[in-house]
Amino acid sequence: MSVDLSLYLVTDSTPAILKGRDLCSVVEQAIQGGVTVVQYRDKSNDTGALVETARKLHQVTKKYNVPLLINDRVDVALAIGAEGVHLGQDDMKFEQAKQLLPKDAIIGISTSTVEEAKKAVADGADYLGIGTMFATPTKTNTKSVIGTAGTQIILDAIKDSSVGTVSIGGINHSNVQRVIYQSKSSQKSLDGVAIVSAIVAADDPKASAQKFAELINNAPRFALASNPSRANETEALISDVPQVIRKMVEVHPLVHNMINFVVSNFVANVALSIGASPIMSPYGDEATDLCKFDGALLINMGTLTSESVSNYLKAIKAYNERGNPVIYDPVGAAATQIRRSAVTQLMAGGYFDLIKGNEGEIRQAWGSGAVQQRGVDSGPSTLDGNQKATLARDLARRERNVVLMTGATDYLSDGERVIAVENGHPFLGQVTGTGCAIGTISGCFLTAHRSDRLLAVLSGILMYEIAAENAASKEYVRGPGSFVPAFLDELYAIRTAAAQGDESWFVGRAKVHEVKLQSRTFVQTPIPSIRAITNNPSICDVQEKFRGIYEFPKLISTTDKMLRAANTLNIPVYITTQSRAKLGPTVSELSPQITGPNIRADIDKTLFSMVTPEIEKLLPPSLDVIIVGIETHICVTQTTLDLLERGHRVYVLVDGVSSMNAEERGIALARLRDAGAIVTSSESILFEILGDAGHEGFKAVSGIVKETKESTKGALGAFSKI
Ligand SMILES: Nc1ncnc2c1ncn2[C@@H]1O[C@H](COP(=O)(O)OP(=O)(O)OP(=O)(O)O)[C@@H](O)[C@H]1O
Ligand SMILES: Cc1ncsc1CCO
Repeated sequence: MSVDLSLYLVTDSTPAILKGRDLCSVVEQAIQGGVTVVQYRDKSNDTGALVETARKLHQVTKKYNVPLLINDRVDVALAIGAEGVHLGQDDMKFEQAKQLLPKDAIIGISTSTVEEAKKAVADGADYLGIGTMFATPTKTNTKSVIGTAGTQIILDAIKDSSVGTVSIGGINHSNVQRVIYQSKSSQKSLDGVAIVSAIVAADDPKASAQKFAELINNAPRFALASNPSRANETEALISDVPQVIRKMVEVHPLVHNMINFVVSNFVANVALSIGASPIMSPYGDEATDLCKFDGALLINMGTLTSESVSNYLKAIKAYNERGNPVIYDPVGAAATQIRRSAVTQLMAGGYFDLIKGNEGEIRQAWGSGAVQQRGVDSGPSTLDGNQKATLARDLARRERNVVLMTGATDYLSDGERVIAVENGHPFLGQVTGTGCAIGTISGCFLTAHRSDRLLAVLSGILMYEIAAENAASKEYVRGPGSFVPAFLDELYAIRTAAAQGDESWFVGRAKVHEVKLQSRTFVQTPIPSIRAITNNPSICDVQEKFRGIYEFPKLISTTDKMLRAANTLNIPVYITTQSRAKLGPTVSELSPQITGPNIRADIDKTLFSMVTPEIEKLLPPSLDVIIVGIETHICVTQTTLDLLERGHRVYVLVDGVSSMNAEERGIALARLRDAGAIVTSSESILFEILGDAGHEGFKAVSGIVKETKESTKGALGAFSKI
């Protein structure tokens, strides 16, 4: 049965979402607003009540000729004659459901990996619910968040099938167009989006659905025009550059810079020299006014602070909504865990017309095969020219935007064309901010010339790098110090010439060529997920005096299990106690597990963080650290933040941390997740460490897991609702 999946409503009967309203009336309003299919999802176990609500809902959906699907419960679907079911990976198997349901029943399957998608297609599913698109605060047990990049890979893997596809997870009015736009693979697009709270919890579900319908039926304002490569692409581009520069000077664009404080002044002067109007504003809320001037926004995360990301996201949203250019310069992206996490959050949080960075930064934006950066510099290159060009092209293709990788040769791509620029001067590499200024300049050119964004950015780079060559050739320029003022003068000279229609400065100067690449990709991006753990549980202050802590025995059982597994796998363990004399030693239940050769430290401290000077000395660089212990919002929080700050990856176990007041846990865990920690469960992490059933420790660890099955269940029951 073919079904219009375009606006797929998933119901939610939880009081916080439904807010006392009648589900049937909310669904009816949503259908009136444009919902095309409804899935009744209700996790309560009371079959009688489920059947009754489903029957009422069916009366509503039938009135509008909209199919009703039942989540998980084939029996309920059968009982009321619903049009179909939606099955998760842990629900009834497809074949069984197929046997039980009428022939033309619709069956949809949740998938989050290529394997699951391919299997569902082979089984004969009518549609796939692909997700999770974005993490949502209410869902802590979501399977891996795959984003638009992961969705694109799944769509690509099933491109030969006519199976329907809907994306699910955290989709709302402000991201829906981008989800559809950026998930599109070369040959398959999403057929729809599944929406839960953005409709069910809306004050006016009909208006919300109407707005979704309108957004879904229109391309986002920032959609990139297609400009396929011409036979004489390089010459064609070069011949257009002078008039694009002239246009930029005439437009006198405003460029809103959320930029690092190191380069702010230099970059503002560069923008003024080329004839643009810069404003530096790190305050996200200001963007709602500033974006009305229809200039560009630059996000340069060079001096990131704990408030930066939320400010950036506000500004990106404002500019995206108007379709004004947004440029992302992920400065130092690969230097620390906090920056890596910011890259993930920002790329999931908005659309960038241009991502520009040096090699290390662009590799981090790509996500796989990223290398550690020592600071904001790229460090020694590990890619040859072809690999750089391929990476720029593939990132642009995946994000459906333009990518510029700077260096002695710059590579610029819009996913179809790849242009290498050899202009510039080594002095540029000796002055801080010369890369950052390219972000600002690109913003000016993207504002002035929207129809071919690659040409716009190319025009900016050529103006900039030829000015650098001119400046460096002055006899009074002896090094980076005297270079800077000469460079500003030369930018100004080109701007003056361009305004007068004088192109003589440009004739024969562009050192540009098109790079022709095979269709082979840089590295197949894995669907984002955390990499295998190499190391190191930390046991934070599990002491006698804390016995009054919320669900203390359950915390002990998780800690015990993790310690046993760590002993078996010979994983180093760090233990601390807080003011031992006052609060007592680590509890006696754990004594058998805290004497093995893998115990690296067992120290007493007064600092709330476990990262005391003694422990810090023992920690190798780039650890994967797993944390269990007490109290979530104090010592666990401070330890996690300290470790993240030092570039370690941190896993906090939901079923292994607690506080005196249960409510503190949720607040602390949400904060730690925001800060870049991975919040997960003990069982999940243990299997991630193993990675493979062929792992030599598999038998022993799965034995421990089996033995502790009941206590794991108990701990999850108490702790998983955060
Ligand atoms: N050796 C070089 N020869 C020619 N041009 C260069 C050279 N090194 C850098 N450039 C130019 O300098 C500009 C900045 O590039 P770079 O890769 O140094 O940026 P960056 O590392 O982001 O800089 P920053 O963070 O200091 O702003 C680019 O236009 C690039 O082409
Ligand atoms: C040196 C430095 N540190 C943070 S940003 C910056 C400028 C180069 O981007």
